[in-house]
Amino acid sequence: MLGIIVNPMSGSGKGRDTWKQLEPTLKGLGVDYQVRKTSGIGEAQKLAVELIQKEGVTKIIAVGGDGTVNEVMNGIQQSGKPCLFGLVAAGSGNDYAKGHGLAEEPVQALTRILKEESRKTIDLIKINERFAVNVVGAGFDALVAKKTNEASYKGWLNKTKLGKVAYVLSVLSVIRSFQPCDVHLVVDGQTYHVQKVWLIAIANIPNFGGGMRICPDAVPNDGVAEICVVSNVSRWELLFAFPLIFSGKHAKHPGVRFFRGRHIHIQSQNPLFVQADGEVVSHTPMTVEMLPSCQAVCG
Ligand SMILES: Nc1ncnc2c1ncn2[C@@H]1O[C@H](COP(=O)(O)OP(=O)(O)OP(=O)(O)O)[C@@H](O)[C@H]1O
Repeated sequence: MLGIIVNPMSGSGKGRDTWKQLEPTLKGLGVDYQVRKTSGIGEAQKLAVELIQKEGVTKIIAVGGDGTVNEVMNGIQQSGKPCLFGLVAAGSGNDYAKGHGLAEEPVQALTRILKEESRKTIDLIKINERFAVNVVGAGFDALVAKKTNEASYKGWLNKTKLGKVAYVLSVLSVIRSFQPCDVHLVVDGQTYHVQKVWLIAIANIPNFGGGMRICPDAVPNDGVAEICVVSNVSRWELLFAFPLIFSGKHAKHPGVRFFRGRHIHIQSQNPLFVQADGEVVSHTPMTVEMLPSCQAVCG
């Protein structure tokens, strides 16, 4: 049985509009499915558990953005049963869709999931008894995520299809006020002391923040995270180097270092906000662990 979870408010209403496009296609194809719509935070996770445990669903299609992907994947893991995941992207950033090369056109994305194309088993990032799917970040990026989620401009920029601009506006604002601090980073037992850290991103896919290629070599099914540390750069340097992140060329900047590993611990001079898949979830000190090959996906 196929389950569908729609976040009608993702992408400031794009989820609702996307579902209007998909429903006639599914009916036309005679597909047997159960659909549920979310009404607020945490509900996609609860609905995923219910669909799997009570309705015997073995494949779930999420219609929404990265927050919905995160909740549905957490629900699948919580259910304790195997369930294939597919996404029809309808958010503002859509990093999961970009990172996995999903079709942008909704009916095409749906068709690929129904045919179970590009099926693979991906790793997840465990943080505080929850799972992140894309990227966990501490510092500057977490503050940017917080600011964007709270900003009044996110809604109207999404409506005018300028969702990415909301993130850039938050970056410009946070660059002015963020205070870099010294960090102890432990990767698979090896300790690094890094001074004046702006951010540490732990990635399962290359992109976050709506297409910024922070960890260009991250692979979702290799069992390890790619870790990007930005440190020891001035505000001005960061501002001028910032556009390089959209192509991944920031990787060659002297203030950017990369690590790879499974167990990562971060301790900082001052507490830094921590984001997982674009939502602020905690602050440092924090520990994350890569869980290899634990979620089947397609599309
Ligand atoms: N009916 C609803 N009304 C308001 N908020 C909802 C509703 N259903 C779910 N939500 C919340 O909407 C939030 C945002 O969803 P989601 O991340 O999927 O979209 P987005 O933020 O537009 O996209 P992206 O994360 O890709 O930028 C989630 O935190 C979820 O809990």
